[in-house]
Amino acid sequence: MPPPSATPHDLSCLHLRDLERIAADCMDRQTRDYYNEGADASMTLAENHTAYNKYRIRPRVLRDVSRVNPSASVLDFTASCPIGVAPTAMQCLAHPDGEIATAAACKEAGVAMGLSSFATKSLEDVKAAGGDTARVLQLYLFEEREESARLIRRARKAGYKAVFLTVDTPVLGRRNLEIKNKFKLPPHLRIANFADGANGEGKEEKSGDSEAGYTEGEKRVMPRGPVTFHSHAANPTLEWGRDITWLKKECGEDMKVYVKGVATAEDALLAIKYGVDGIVVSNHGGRQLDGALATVDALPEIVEAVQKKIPVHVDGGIRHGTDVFKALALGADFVWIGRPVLWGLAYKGKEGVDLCLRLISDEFKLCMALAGVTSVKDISKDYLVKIDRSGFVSRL
Ligand SMILES: Cc1cc2nc3c(=O)[nH]c(=O)nc-3n(C[C@H](O)[C@H](O)[C@H](O)COP(=O)(O)O)c2cc1C
Ligand SMILES: CCCCC(=O)C(=O)O
Repeated sequence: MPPPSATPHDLSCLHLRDLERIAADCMDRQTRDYYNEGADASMTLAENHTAYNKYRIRPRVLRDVSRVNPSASVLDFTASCPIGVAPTAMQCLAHPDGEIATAAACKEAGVAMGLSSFATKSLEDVKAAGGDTARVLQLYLFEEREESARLIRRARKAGYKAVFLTVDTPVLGRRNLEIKNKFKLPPHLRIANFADGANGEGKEEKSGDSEAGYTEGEKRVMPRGPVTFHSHAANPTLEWGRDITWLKKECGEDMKVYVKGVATAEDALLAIKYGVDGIVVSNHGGRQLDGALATVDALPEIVEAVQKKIPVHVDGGIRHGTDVFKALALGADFVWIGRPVLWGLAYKGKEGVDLCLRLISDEFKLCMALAGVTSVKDISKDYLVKIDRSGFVSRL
């Protein structure tokens, strides 16, 4: 691994905030608002970012950093860095190549990818484009269990190595701009893993029928395509014992089961109790419960409770290489980024995702070198301090 470079390649886009600004002009309003907004007043969305500011790095010096190794192991895969692409729905809204472009960029960069249940490309095609890096299928466990079972069987067959069961969505959060814009999936796009029997087993739904039993607030995010399962995402009946047991059985030996959306030590302990293989500390990018704790603030109690028994990942608001370093120093094993990849896609398709991944991974490598760390496993809380509102600095 050559020494990290401080010079990015695309001078119009030097960091992810540039990418956000540039991408905003590449999307129609409906798409931009759907991707970028948070729930309600977007307090948690904002705090996911700002919470990182209360940590500062304690760099160590005079340690040969001519060779820095940012690689990290995730789900039995050696990734080029401890940063993966979080599952985000409907990527073809950003670019016609959608999830295929994301997967191809991940493959080139050696970066792990999570695919949303609500992808606009089939999980088989994404696997073909992403190869070993396409490891995770994100799952919403539908009330209609056979629907989920079919998806799991396909993912196993295609070679996915884990399912991330999203657990922060018992009901859908209120996203006001979606309501205002009357968000819907344009007619030329499909939720690919369900539409038109893409799995050979799919079934048609009359628009409207699938909404029975949902409140107005839940129905509103439902793309009104001829076939859609969007509203099934919110399943209020899920519970630890019955559902995790069922899921583990369906996944068998081939696929690990992670729960995505854990935010407390209590639930982390329940995850261990029910035999879950890993946790993603997440609040859905601030799109579900507004007022929930920023993920980096929830992380320490979860790391403490888990005691390294299972991997702890985190996502939400990670926009800088230094954020990645801070999350790992606080005990996360791996981090995921959501929206920046969508911005990259909107900007230039695969090339934009290449750029996004390069920007944040280069920043992370640079941060490691400047902090005096040459291996990801050595990043620890010794490298961080916490700074409170009055400027008081404390060791962790
Ligand atoms: C537009 C959009 C769509 C998303 N779709 C899904 C999804 O289908 N399933 C899921 O579990 N999480 C979904 N998420 C949440 C992400 O997986 C991730 O938790 C979040 O984006 C991380 O925060 P960040 O965007 O600040 O990096 C979505 C997020 C966004 C922004
Ligand atoms: C339940 C909605 C599916 C997509 C998603 O998770 C999101 O928009 O955040």
